[in-house]
Amino acid sequence: MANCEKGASGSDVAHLNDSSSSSVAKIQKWKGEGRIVKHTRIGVWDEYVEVDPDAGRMSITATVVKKYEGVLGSVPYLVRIVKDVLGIPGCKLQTFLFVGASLGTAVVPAATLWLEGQLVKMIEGVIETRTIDTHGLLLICAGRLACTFAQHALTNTTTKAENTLNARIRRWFSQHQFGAYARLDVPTYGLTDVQSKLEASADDYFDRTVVWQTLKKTMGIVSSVAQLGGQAYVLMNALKGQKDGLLLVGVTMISHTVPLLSQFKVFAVATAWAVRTRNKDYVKMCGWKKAIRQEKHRKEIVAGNLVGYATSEFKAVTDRLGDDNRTWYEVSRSQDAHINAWTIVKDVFAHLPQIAFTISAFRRPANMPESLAALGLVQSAASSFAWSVYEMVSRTNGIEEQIQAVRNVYELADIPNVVSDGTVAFPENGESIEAGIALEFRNVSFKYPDTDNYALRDISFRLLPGQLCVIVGSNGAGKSTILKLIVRVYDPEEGAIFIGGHDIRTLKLSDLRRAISVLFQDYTHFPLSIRDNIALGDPTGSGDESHVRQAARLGGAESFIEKLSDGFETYLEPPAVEYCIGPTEGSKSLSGKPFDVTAVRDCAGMKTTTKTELSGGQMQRLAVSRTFMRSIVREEASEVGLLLFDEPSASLDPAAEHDLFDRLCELRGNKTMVFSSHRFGNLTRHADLILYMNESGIVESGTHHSLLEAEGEYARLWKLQAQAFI
Ligand SMILES: Nc1ncnc2c1ncn2[C@@H]1O[C@H](COP(=O)(O)OP(=O)(O)OP(=O)(O)O)[C@@H](O)[C@H]1O
Repeated sequence: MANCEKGASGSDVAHLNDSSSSSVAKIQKWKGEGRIVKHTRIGVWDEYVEVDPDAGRMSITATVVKKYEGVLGSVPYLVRIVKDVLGIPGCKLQTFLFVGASLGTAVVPAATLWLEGQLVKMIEGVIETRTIDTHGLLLICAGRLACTFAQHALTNTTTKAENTLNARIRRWFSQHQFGAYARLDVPTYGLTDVQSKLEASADDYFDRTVVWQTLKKTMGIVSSVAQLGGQAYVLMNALKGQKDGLLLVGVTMISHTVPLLSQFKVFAVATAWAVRTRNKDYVKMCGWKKAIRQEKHRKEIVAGNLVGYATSEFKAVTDRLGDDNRTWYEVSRSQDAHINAWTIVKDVFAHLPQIAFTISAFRRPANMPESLAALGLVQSAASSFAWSVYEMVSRTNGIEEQIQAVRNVYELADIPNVVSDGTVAFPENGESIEAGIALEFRNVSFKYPDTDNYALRDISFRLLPGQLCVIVGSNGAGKSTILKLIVRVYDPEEGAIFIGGHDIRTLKLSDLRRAISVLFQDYTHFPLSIRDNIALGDPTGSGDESHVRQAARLGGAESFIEKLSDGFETYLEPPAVEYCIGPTEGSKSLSGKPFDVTAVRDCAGMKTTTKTELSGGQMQRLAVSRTFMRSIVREEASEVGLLLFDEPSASLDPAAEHDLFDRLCELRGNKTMVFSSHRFGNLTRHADLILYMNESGIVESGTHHSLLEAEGEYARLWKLQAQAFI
């Protein structure tokens, strides 16, 4: 929407922050970069739809061609998918079975129709000759039975092949998708178009992969075409000789298919659209609804005595909203719910066959019995034919989006990362960096994506190999950002960072990150076991149990982990691998019958709560253990030359903090170390360089003594903290 607002002509722009609502739609237009976006206000909702510049000017054929141009452009992706699927072990035979059975299922209705045609001919013969061909009649009956059995057998084969194929494709696809997700860097992952690609390529509600859905949809279209072709051919042949037969067929088909097809906007070309609401009450109402449902807020709602306040706030906003409390879905549905002339035309179509039949019968009363038999055939055929047309159009209708989803699957693997890889190996010529790496920031400035303010402004400092640097300063001063730039989570906007004399943008990313061990402040605990979380610190040595234990010991986590019921195998937040079904837990009966989900859960050994909670300090000890795993535990840890710690002791008690610093200083050997911290004293006293930061810049720098002598801000804050302990 940013483009629209940039290109907006002043007079057309509504007061966008206006939270007033109106049920009357206001239409406004934005003209920017040659695009026209229609803005409609409906209730509290603002709808923005890109207007198709060719709308109303193109013929139906041109519209359909345009609609399917995108589909044709995606055919190479479809071919690639088919090739990939055929390359998955065990998929060739299943694909053959699936395609064969699907086509077979498509042809059976035509065979059934042919038999019905034969029956009509037989009735005509009986009317003319007054004799019954018993043998022929038996054959037709046997044929009908065979068709029914074949239909069941083929559907069964399709379902079985489908299940096997889906499972095999999922295994291959999930690996492909995992790799595509994993390779994205932080700024790229945050881009909205990447996010929507990720969303579109995810499995559907029924766990079906995009690849499988696309193949199934494509096969569905092919089957529908085969089914339609077969039925049309048989019907035409059967009724060719009939007086007014073709007229009856045509009219009946139209009467059945038109009402069904009118449900689709068959010729509509997809356009971009967006909907949002800026109504403050509506947004607040949604916020409260979410807060009251999410478990993480329960503690504060209860302890903060917020129940009464939350309820009255919610009542106040919903009362103020009144009827504007409608979701976008409801609003858009009520827009479509008007009766139009088309509804009347559809009803007229429904009566066409009877009218045609009556006219035909009046014109040739002698042929009335034949026409009756033909009408029966046509009526039954028409409804199955109409259904086939409906299926084909509905499948074709979504194919554009489906193939786009397939493109996403492949394109995800090719999206270039914002942080580009370098080419220079590090360290060069296999030099040892165990004795630390030199680090330099040269006039570095940086803004986070989509923000206007500098998080870092003109930062310069130099560290020699093996030195200890402590960054101190107020909240939001930019301390963590410095560490993020060193490992290239983001790249600076201006200036450059050098490691071992190399601009870090020229170094191979994997080499750079291997040489650095970092513990971020916003440590995230992965939804894996505690053991696996610590092992993540050193992926190459993760198989070694003794290393994990040693890291936990050094991080001060071993003793509390061992007290947990599952020890190192504890999942703090287990991924959803337990399911149970029945009436809501706690209720003991359903429709008069006894049911008890709690008893079933007990027997299954399921816990009553799913989470294991740790204290903030314990979580921090796990985080530190992970870092120890990487930088300290391995004997060949010479790969790491720079240790970065962002507030590693914020949640630790003083004794634990003291232990941690001692252990770190002892174990780091000669490695270069950068700490970000709010605490003065213990660590800053040993630092070779202290950077005191405020508002995105370095205000003072030097050693503890030189800064105290300078009597600046660092000295003032140090004395303030020291006084607290006097
Ligand atoms: N992912 C982000 N997106 C946008 N802005 C961010 C992001 N992370 C941090 N910022 C902003 O950048 C500035 C510097 O943040 P940074 O986290 O580096 O501060 P800090 O000194 O580490 O603070 P603290 O002591 O509170 O941890 C702040 O204004 C912050 O709001």
